[in-house]
Amino acid sequence: MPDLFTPYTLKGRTLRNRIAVSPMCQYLAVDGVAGDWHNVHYASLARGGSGLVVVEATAVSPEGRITPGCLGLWNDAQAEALRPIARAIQDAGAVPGIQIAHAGRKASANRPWEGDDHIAPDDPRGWETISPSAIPFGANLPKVPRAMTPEDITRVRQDFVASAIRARDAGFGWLMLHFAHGYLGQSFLSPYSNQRTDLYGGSLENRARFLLETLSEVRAVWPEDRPLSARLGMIEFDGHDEETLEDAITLARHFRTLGLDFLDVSIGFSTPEAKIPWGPAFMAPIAARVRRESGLPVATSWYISKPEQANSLIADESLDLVMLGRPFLENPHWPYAAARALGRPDAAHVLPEPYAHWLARYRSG
Ligand SMILES: NC(=O)C1=CN(Cc2ccccc2)CCC1
Repeated sequence: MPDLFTPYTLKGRTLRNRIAVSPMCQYLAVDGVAGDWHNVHYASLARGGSGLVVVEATAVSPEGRITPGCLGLWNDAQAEALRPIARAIQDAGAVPGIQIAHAGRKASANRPWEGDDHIAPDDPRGWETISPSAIPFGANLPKVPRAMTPEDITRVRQDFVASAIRARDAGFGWLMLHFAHGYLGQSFLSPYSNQRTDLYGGSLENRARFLLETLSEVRAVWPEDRPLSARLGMIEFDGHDEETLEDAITLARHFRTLGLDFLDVSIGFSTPEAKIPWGPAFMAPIAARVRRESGLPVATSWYISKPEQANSLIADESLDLVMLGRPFLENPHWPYAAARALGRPDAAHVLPEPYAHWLARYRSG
């Protein structure tokens, strides 16, 4: 029976434990280029002892950023700035991951602590947004996007491939495609945002086309010995959950045949009308069902923060990895605290030796 500190091997990578740092936007890049904040942030997280650290949503093109402060991987300078971050994560003993993304109709927004809304139309910091159809998200993101042409679709798919190549060459060992949270990939899948009448809209197969084509083309350039994962919004909590979930599981099976190695189960956030049932590990039973029915190893996030809770989700094989976000902002050494809480022998050695040596015999308080 696995537990939170059982190593995990997938393709040519072994994670020292089942704990992953979920990608969390920092919104502090300049022209998409990582800086000192990102260098310290990611190295500190990796030194906390997790098995996998996934770098935040990194845009595949300028208009694919959520905010002007988002990281990018559309040019070589951005890739070079990420190289030492991948190395620092690896040197700390974690596998360096990165999430590549396009924000679609949720792009051109202010930082969450600066309004969390679309940049005003007359504000030069903003830009034209694109989406499968000219349908706005609504609420705080009311900007009407331009409906993508077939040429746009091809260009954005190629942008994902180019960013995957840059991530590969920068030394990342785990890639996550962002197909969740109402961003572009999700927007193709959801009828809320995709009302196209061409080959990219209508049936599930058509609405999934962009995701399937992008996955296939990224798979062709992403090394076979490095895990290729996707974060997929598989439920909307909009009153149509069973149908949405069944379609999403069908898609997950298709992802698997196209070579996806791992699935991170999340929420669609395609409509502001959603009623999210926030609660302890509320997505875990859904992820466990996806794991059973798709045959893919899975992770999920959302309100997983207690060591016993996280450990039991691994032990009962609901999940293969737990993805933690805010618990790591609260305590970058969460894995060490979890090892102690779970009574692990030698808990201190979850941390690097300069810390572990002195903590091994330390009884705080
Ligand atoms: N890049 C992402 O996937 C983001 C996800 N978020 C999680 C979230 C979504 C909705 C409500 C709360 C938190 C916050 C902003 C960035």
